[in-house]
Amino acid sequence: MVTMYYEKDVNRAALEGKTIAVIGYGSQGHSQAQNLRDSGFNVIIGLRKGGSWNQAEEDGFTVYSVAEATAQADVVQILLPDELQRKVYEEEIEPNLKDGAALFFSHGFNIHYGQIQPPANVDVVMVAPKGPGHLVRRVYVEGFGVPGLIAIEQNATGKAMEIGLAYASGVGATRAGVIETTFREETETDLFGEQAVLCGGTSELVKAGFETLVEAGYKPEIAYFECLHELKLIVDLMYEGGLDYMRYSISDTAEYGDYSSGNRIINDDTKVEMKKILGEIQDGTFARNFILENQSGRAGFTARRRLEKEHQLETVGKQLREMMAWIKK
Ligand SMILES: NC(=O)C1=CN([C@@H]2O[C@H](COP(=O)(O)OP(=O)(O)OC[C@H]3O[C@@H](n4cnc5c(N)ncnc54)[C@H](OP(=O)(O)O)[C@@H]3O)[C@@H](O)[C@H]2O)C=CC1
Ligand SMILES: CC[C@](O)(C(C)=O)C(=O)O
Ligand SMILES: [Mg+2]
Ligand SMILES: [Mg+2]
Repeated sequence: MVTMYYEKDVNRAALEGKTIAVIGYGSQGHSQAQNLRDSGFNVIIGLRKGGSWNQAEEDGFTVYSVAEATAQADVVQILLPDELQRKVYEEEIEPNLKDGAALFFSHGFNIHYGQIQPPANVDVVMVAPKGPGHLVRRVYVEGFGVPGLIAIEQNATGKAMEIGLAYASGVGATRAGVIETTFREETETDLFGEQAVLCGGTSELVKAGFETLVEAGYKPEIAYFECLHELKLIVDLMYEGGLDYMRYSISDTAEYGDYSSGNRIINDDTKVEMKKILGEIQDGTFARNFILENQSGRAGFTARRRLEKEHQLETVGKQLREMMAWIKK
């Protein structure tokens, strides 16, 4: 049985009186920093000048360079884009790490694929919220939490788990449940999930459905509502009660169609491809490609990003969402 941690397992004292430097103030950085502060912990931010530095100050944080923040911190949480972590770590974090400090991550990419090799005198811990940063904040403010994962790679102080659980409580994760894992398991499952199901798989499914309807002459606005907007409402039901509750709420017609057509779309061939994708994550092919793409200036990535933004699904959706004031960014 998996080990799950909740509020009752947390010793807040492990972090009390300590300084947590959150490095980066983007999606995860702003949410984890604000949640930790609202949970009563002492948080400073490490950044470069410009960009989100001003936002962090506007939000009431004291902001330092990455080097200065690291030098002051007992816990250093690296919430920079994965592709930039190695350079910033080597130039600004490692030379300034206090003896016995704890180095935190929210994704295991750089440790698992050997991009960052921390010294032996620090704890190396992962607390990974299983949700997008903006929801990590929103759900916390509502009084709940996004579930999380915890992993200990290095336990130099003997207190890595205690500190990690106090941190997980600070971001709200122990309200929902925190599962103990390893850097390897988190990295490989997270990459697989975002590529095959949550981001890659879902985006392509939505676009293919939208294109099929529009190419057959149906109105793009109806195709948008059918294939993208309503997806959230269906996923909300799955989130609340699994596939069974979703199927309880939809009509019998929809449920019959779910069984008769779903596995014509996602079939054995899809699973063969999923297994290939998982293999490329496990053997390091994906990581190598991602690192090389970044080292060579991201031409392919940038071109694809532009094309995706120009898709009719996106332009129609933008217009429709302007009429739905309750849908906030
Ligand atoms: N996004 C998510 O919801 C999730 C992310 N994660 C993990 O969390 C980590 C952070 O990801 P995410 O929040 O998406 O990252 P973001 O892309 O949102 O982080 C951007 C932040 O990093 C700062 N930054 C970039 N370069 C530098 C630099 N050279 N020096 C100092 N600061 C810099 C940016 O500052 P500036 O404004 O100056 O550019 C900005 O504050 C990753 O490991 C990711 O895998 C894990 C779970 C979910
Ligand atoms: C699903 C994408 C994610 O893994 C996340 C929000 O959990 C990420 O890397 O952003
Ligand atoms: Mg994830
Ligand atoms: Mg991820």
